[in-house]
Amino acid sequence: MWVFRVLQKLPRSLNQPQQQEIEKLMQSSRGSLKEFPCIPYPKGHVLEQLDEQNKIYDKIMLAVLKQKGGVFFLHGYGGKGKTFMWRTLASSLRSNHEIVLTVATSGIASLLL
Ligand SMILES: Nc1ncnc2c1ncn2[C@@H]1O[C@H](COP(=O)(O)OP(=O)(O)OP(=O)(O)O)[C@@H](O)[C@H]1O
Repeated sequence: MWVFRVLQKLPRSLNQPQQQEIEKLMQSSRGSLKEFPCIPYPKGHVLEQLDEQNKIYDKIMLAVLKQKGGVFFLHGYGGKGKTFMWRTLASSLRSNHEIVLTVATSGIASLLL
């Protein structure tokens, strides 16, 4: 695989921002540096994603619980956690006895929610 050959040639002394950037590129094509033990995995990458998800969660929950309403559009590369976010929000609200109706533009997409 050409990606593996390229990664093996990279210096082991990549700095954090370089590792983060490579991880983002890898994730955009459903890969991850985790598959390549020869390259250090960027520290804090998962925490950064969790922090971002926490902010989204708080923002949407606040709008719902304060009955402010709103339209929210989550976008990001594949595997970034968009579906996870919607499912988490729906579960959280349902556990508080709220009614959540999920709709999607296709039957296949609706199965994911
Ligand atoms: N905070 C999290 N904690 C644990 N697992 C998570 C978290 N966020 C995402 N994941 C996991 O990461 C994987 C990818 O997430 P998800 O399917 O939500 O991405 P997506 O952005 O909807 O991808 P796609 O655009 O390809 O549909 C899933 O297995 C999901 O369970």
